[in-house]
Amino acid sequence: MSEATAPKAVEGPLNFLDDRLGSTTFFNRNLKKVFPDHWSFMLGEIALYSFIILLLSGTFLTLWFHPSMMETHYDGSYTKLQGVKMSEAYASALHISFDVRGGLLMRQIHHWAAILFMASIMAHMLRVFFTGAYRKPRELNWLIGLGMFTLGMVEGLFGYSLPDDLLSGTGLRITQGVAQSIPLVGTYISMFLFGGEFPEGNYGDLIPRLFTLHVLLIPGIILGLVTAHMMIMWHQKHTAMPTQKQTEKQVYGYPFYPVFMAKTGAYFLFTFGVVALLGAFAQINPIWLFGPYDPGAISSASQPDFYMGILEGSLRIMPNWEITAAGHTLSLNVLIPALLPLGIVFGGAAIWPFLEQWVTGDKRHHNVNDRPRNAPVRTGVGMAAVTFYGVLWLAGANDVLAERFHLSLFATTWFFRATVFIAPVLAYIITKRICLGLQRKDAAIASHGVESGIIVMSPDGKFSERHEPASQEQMSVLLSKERAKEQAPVADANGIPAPNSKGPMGYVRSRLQRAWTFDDIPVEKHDHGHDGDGHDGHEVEGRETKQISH
Ligand code: HEM
Ligand code: HEM
Repeated sequence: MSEATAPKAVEGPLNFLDDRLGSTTFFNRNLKKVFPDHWSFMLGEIALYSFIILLLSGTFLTLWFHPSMMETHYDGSYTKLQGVKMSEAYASALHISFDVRGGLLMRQIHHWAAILFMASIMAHMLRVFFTGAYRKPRELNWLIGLGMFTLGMVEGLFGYSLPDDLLSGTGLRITQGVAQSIPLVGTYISMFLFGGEFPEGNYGDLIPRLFTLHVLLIPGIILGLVTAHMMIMWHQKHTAMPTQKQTEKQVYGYPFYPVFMAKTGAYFLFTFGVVALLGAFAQINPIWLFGPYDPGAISSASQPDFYMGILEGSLRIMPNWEITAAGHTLSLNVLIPALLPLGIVFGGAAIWPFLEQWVTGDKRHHNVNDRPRNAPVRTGVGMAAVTFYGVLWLAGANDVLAERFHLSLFATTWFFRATVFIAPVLAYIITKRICLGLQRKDAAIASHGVESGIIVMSPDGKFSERHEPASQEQMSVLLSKERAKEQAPVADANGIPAPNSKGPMGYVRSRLQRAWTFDDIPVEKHDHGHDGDGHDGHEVEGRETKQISH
């Protein structure tokens, strides 16, 4: 076992700090923090690193970007737009692209980092969901995560609105429509954000306001939340994937220093390298192609960044419903698509950990993750949500799809209107079946062993395949399903249901509870050989960490 001690080079500064702050205990404890070794824990790190890249590249952009709606005539080196009347904001974004050394690279790095940030957040969230890592005690981090996700979307929207080109204006036009459709407060929100009528009118404060929100307020809040997210994670420790050694009370993995520190440092550089390569070679948001925003121009096939696609899609397939009562118009055609899909996905995600706890009655602390197949209802619901999101996202490109596949635009709209309801249900059913199929396979391996590929002939001439017992590690992963069920407090030994199973809500709860465990296929140990769960019967008091050195 390796001891995590400070290297010679940092001993001096550490001693200096220790003399003043008494920090040795702090460093000793935290340098030894154990990190799990599963690849999927890297997804959160990609989010963290792309956020750092956003902060750095964004700061570079602020040096030249002019958040001003004052009109000017472009006179930079992009000849096609020379003499064109535009805002100073747009002219400065063009200046960054063509006349500042490394400017275009930085703009593209910033934009690619934003894409990677949102994509990694989504992948990270799915990892956390499908493994059940949000369960007690990590519900708080789940909620903080959702907050950062929402803010990331708004931050991106405001970011790509800043250059004030044709695409920016198209997005802002929609943003204003959505803001105004909100009952009671809509006109105020629109006024605070836009400062006046948009697009015709006095909305000169818009870009300066978006700028303040984009470079100061929102990144500040995200930074605060990321810090809280990391501190909570550090305090609670990571969850772990079920392995032979892993128990609910011990975490196995590599120590922070030196193994994880080296790995994560390299990982930051790797993430930065990928974003820099994308920024250098893959064009993104070529604002010079479209010219300044012109409300009269038809900007067909314009799409927002991918993380806003769900809103775009739901707007496109929504029927034209409006209610006018007492002199007020309620624009359901904008309000529903703006609020409902995100409400379903984010609201659903926010209550899910608590709903699951209520249904299953499982209030235990969970440090070992579930394999997705072992929680078929959760995995099914997750896939239904992913499908719902994906269909709306695709609907945001219905014009492009219609053009590429030579279909009528109306046909694509109707197709998505039907699919958004049908596909999630199908996704749930298919996913649940696949999970149960995989459980059956696990149960077969656990009781009969693994196919060895060796065919044996019996004395009476019959051929059969010999099955070898599964390895200890594999058996332990398979049996993690049954281990997870231990102590599940659904009903007491006499079958008396848990206290909140009475009344109408109790009825709903017990039906949901039955659905949760329905069809469950027990995985039993095979009859010949070791038990394979790797537990020697020693329980470790408290939640200690354990390091394994290699
Ligand atoms: C989560 C964090 C952030 C996200 C998702 C984000 C996203 C974006 C996006 C998508 C753009 C449009 C880029 C383009 O023109 O193609 C943008 C522009 C910009 N961002 Fe950010 N950004 C973030 C943080 C920051 C920070 C912290 C700063 C400054 C300290 C910043 C400063 C800027 C500036 C000045 C522009 C306008 C420059 C231009 O578009 O050429 N951003 N941002
Ligand atoms: C700015 C965005 C985010 C950053 C930088 C971030 C970063 C991280 C990191 C580095 C970890 C530890 C490693 C890992 O488990 O991958 C983590 C854990 C966690 N994150 Fe995030 N995250 C973000 C967004 C989210 C979102 C959107 C959610 C869920 C809605 C979420 C929920 C969690 C939970 C529950 C854990 C603990 C998981 C465990 O211990 O297995 N995070 N986060």
